[in-house]
Amino acid sequence: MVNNAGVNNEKDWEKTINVNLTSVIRGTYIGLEHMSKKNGGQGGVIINISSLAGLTPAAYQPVYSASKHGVIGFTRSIAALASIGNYGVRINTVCPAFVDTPLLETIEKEENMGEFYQYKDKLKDMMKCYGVLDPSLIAKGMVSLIEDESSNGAVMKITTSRGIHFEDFGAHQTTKI
Ligand SMILES: NC(=O)C1=CN([C@@H]2O[C@H](COP(=O)(O)OP(=O)(O)OC[C@H]3O[C@@H](n4cnc5c(N)ncnc54)[C@H](O)[C@@H]3O)[C@@H](O)[C@H]2O)C=CC1
Ligand SMILES: CCCCCC(=O)/C=C/[C@H]1[C@H](O)CC(=O)[C@@H]1CCCCCCC(=O)O
Repeated sequence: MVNNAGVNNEKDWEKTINVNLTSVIRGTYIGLEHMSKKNGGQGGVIINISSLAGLTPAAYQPVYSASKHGVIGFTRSIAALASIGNYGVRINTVCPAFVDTPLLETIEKEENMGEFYQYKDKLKDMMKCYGVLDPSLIAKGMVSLIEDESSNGAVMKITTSRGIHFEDFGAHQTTKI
């Protein structure tokens, strides 16, 4: 199961929280209800789509960034629970940098950016500087997460400079009992 739907809307920021975070939480709980071996399910993999903006401050997209930080915190937490509870379900996060999809067009719209519309050129400059990923690389990262049976609570990052790699949380990698 992939919880992928997302919006970039700083003007209607409550919608951004609802779609990007609340729906991911709801989707994950519904998925676990059906997939968890504790409920008679067959197990499986859930991938929640965050963003590099979920790991870094995003000055011109504060609520988008907050929603994506939330996705990472929720996913890592519920992944720890799934492991402790032997659900047989692995739950991971993918954090792409800029990807060539229609979402990027929202950066140029006042109806999406609200008061941060004035900074649209700075965001466009960042895209020029960091580059824009082809969606196929995100698909490749997701397939590898599905196939790697050891991955649970992983936070995959995908950038033009480093390709597919993982965030290392060091001492905070797992829940301590
Ligand atoms: N394009 C980018 O640069 C990046 C995108 N992401 C994330 O990737 C995910 C996919 O986005 P993209 O394909 O880039 O954008 P997109 O705008 O092309 O696709 C977003 C999808 O979400 C769906 N959606 C939005 N609101 C919905 C709702 N209320 N109910 C059901 N579906 C809804 C849309 O119909 C659309 O199919 C999102 O979570 C986004 O935040 C993460 C990092 C970078
Ligand atoms: C329409 C929203 C798309 C958001 C895509 C995204 O994740 C952008 C994140 C940037 C945010 O606006 C502020 C940042 O610093 C984020 C990172 C930009 C990419 C860094 C790539 C670094 C590298 O290639 O090593």
